[in-house]
Amino acid sequence: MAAELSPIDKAKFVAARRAVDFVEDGMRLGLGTGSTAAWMVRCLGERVREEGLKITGVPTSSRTAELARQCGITVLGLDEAKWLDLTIDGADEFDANLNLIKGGGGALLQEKIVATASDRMIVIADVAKEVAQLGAFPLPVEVVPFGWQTSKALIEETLVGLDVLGREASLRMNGEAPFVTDEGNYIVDLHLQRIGNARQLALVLNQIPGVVENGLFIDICDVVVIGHGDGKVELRDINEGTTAEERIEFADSDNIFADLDE
Ligand SMILES: O=C(CO)[C@H](O)[C@H](O)COP(=O)(O)O
Repeated sequence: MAAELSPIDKAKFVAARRAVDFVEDGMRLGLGTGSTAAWMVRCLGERVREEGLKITGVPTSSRTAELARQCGITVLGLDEAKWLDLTIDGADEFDANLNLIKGGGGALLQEKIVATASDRMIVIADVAKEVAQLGAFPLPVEVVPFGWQTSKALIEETLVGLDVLGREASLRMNGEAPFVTDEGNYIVDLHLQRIGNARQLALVLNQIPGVVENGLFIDICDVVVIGHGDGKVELRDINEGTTAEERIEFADSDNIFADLDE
């Protein structure tokens, strides 16, 4: 029997399921990280198994690489794949211009490199991720471990002159130790509450010595697929200026849900 999903997981699933319809035979795909992206990888695996879809995936984290292999997806590194047709990834927040905060799962560096190396980026998100203004979700900034306290102090100093509401910065922890990214770096989370000028902030943060990348994705996302708990999906295309609404039936996905019973 299929496991019963919570409304939020249904919302994530329907967004992922709809986004996978954009994938065509022969595509090179960037595979995002997080719980919504994990649904997308499972849905892709289903198409690989059932339709014989031929794709190669460039994962944005070791977690996604492992799941993709389990789902029967051929995995490549970005340097082997070089340029990608499409990246599908989750987000922590998106605004009306489809600018994003990402990195809640700590994979923002690979995610930004992979998305930027793609002709197109589709974000999949439950409806709760939509915001009028970015910043309620803490903004992740990846820093090198060497001198991280200096980098954090410089970040805090830089924030004083910028249009943000909060200025607290905290080192992301994994139990007693700092959280370490796949690239061996640390994450400093910025509790800004409201970001007045996300474009400026993204540029300024990356000028600070020790900062590798920040979780603001500006002008990178082309389409957002927004999932709702009742099966409704909204598709917003920033280039076409279009919005569409559809409905996804859960009954099609029994064998994906079956994984959750184990
Ligand atoms: O940016 C990310 C990981 O670095 C994720 O895409 C983001 O945190 C959303 O995660 P979820 O789909 O689990 O809500």
